[in-house]
Order: sequence, then structure tokens, then C-alpha cells
Amino acid sequence: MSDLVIDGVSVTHGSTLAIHDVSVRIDSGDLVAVLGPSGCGKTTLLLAIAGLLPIGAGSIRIGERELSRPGRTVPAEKRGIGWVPQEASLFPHLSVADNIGFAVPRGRGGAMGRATRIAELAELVGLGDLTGRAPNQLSGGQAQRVALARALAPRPELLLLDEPFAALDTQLRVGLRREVAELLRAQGTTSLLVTHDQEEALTLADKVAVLRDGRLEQFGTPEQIYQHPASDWVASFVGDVVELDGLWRGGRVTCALGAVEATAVGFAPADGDRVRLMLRPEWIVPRPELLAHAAAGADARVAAISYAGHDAMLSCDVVGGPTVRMRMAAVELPHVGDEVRLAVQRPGLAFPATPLPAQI
Ligand SMILES: Nc1ncnc2c1ncn2[C@@H]1O[C@H](COP(=O)(O)OP(=O)(O)OP(=O)(O)O)[C@@H](O)[C@H]1O
Repeated sequence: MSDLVIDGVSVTHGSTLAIHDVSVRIDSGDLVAVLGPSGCGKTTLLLAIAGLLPIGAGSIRIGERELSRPGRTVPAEKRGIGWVPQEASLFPHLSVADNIGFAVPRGRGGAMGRATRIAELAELVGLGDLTGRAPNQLSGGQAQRVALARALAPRPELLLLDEPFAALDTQLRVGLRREVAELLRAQGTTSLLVTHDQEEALTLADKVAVLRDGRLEQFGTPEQIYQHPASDWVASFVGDVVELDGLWRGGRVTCALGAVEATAVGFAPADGDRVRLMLRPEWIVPRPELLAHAAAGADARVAAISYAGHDAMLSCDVVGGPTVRMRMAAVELPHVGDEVRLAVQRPGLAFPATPLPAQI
């Protein structure tokens, strides 16, 4: 197995530059989520990798094998790449077994060999008992499993999944995506999963590629993307953020929550500079033991609690300051109206202050 190398790739649709100078190396066997808002170029990137769109600049390789460069596109059917679309799009007149069998390469082993491979694939995706069913007798999740088995049938070197869970209801989606991720890992199949669901990307993937307007904003592990976003845009696109204005001084930002330790991201502020501090809501904690400790944290009153079972989001009015949201495990929650002292339990992220709006 070899790495997938996307090197300086640009793709245009007519006059629209949909992918711009994207470079990324995907390790063999990894499951990578391609995450970004609608229209950022996720599907375009997948189509280019699949060989269904030519590229205008750069190259796409699997190991030493070049698949695309300007003026040369190895045809999709010669790439050894599997595709799982958003909707299963099965042949309606064929059974589950025949839908899978359609993608099993004809080769040695004869009819018996093919039947064994079909049964093995049906079993792999948990449909061993349903091989005789017609597509219209399947649920949405079962149909997607057939599409997955079909894509895995030729033993692809790389599997591309274009929002394969988007059409399923929440409960089914969460269960199926976990199962599919485990299956792909067990098979050692290198996979690219397009999604605009940040939770899906963070929970399933080994690495996440965040796209914005056709450019790669960041590529890293889910933890790197969430804890160390490369830009304020990634910070607020992937996860909740609390934003506070403050002044930078010696590695701390003085703001409504006190002097909070922070890392400056992508710039080097000077002491006294105005900056924007970004925190994740769960980095803020209520510290009752600090109530009498005026030097640390900030006094606040709980204004609202949004209970989500496992955790809760609290809106707290900082005395003489803004309302900040904090997330905590839903065990022994404070009550609305309680006084709390808020502290920040890990370094925040400092970004340049947003320019003031032009004076009219
Ligand atoms: N066939 C096409 N002709 C012209 N422009 C296109 C075509 N397909 C896509 N685009 C444009 O290219 C850009 C990227 O589209 P793409 O479908 O790759 O985005 P996406 O991130 O997959 O979006 P979504 O999440 O909504 O599916 C968009 O600006 C889109 O309007």
C-alpha cells in the first residue's frame, strides 16, 4: 500500500476555481475526513482524485504511480479507487447479492469463487441474511451498506466516501459511521470521507483536512484541529468558541476573565496590543474555592443552563462584563442565579483583534 500524494492541485469548473493549490499527503491505511462548508470544493477534490475531473495544476499520485497532471488523467476505472456516493444508487432490478456481484471482478475462481466473495462482502457489511432482497426492501442504512460492499469488492487501494451518511437519520448515522470506520480500519483501506459534519470528522478520522473556498486551511489530527486550530476561521468552524477582547502582555491576555495565559496563533503581538482571545467553552470552569480570591478568575452569575444529558452549556454573566458560555459535565450543576467564580483551565488562543469598523 502507498500514500496518496496531492501536490499543488488546482481544479476549475469553467471559470470557477474550485480547488486552489492544495497539497496534502495521506498515509496509507488512514481514514481522512475532508471537512468544510457547502461549496468549499470537497466533492470537486474527490472527483479529481477519482479521475472524474481533470486537474489544471499540480499532480495526484498514489506512491510512485501518477494518476493526474495537467493534460493527463488516468481513467477512473484504471485507478483502483472505490467510490461510495451520498445515495446508494443501487440497481433496482438486482438483488443485494447481484448488486454486490456487479462489482466483483471476473477472474479466476469461477462462479463458486464469485459467490464466496459476494457472501464474504455481504457478511462484512452486516447483510449476510439479506442477500436475496431487492433494493426497495432495504432501509436507507442497509442500502448504504450494499454501496459500501460494492465499493470494496475490487479491493480498492483507496476508498472515497462522499457524505455517505448524510441522508440517514441521526441515530442510524451515528451507529453506521462508527461501524464503517471500524470496518475500514480493520481492512487497512486508505479512505477519504467528505463531510460537513464536524462531529463526524472529529470522532471518525485519523486526520482531518479542513477546506475553505477551495484552499486547505489545515491538515492534522482531530485533536490538533480542535485544540490548536491554525486560524480563527478553523477555530470557529470546528467547534464552539467563546471570544473575548483583551490586551496582550507577556504571554497573557487581560480580559473579562482575568489575565488568561494564551498562545498567539499566526502572529507575534507586542505587549499592550489589542487581541482577540478564543476559548473553547469547556476550557472555562467554575471554581467556587476561588470565590474569595480576587486575584484569579472572574465573578459571574449563572444566567441560563442548556442541559444536554451528558453535559450542559451554562451562560454566565460576568460581573461588569460580557456573558460567557461554558460547558461542563452534567454532574452537580450549579443553578440559575448561583454566583460562580470562573477560571480558564488551559492556555487560550490569541488572534489579531478584528479591525474596528470604518467610521462613517
Ligand atoms: N459542474 C460545475 N460547474 C460549475 N461550477 C461548479 C460545478 N460543480 C461545482 N461547482 C462550483 O465549485 C465549487 C465547489 O463545489 P463542490 O461541489 O466541490 O463543493 P462541496 O464542498 O462539495 O459542496 P457541498 O458540501 O454543498 O456538496 C462551488 O463554488 C460550486 O458552485
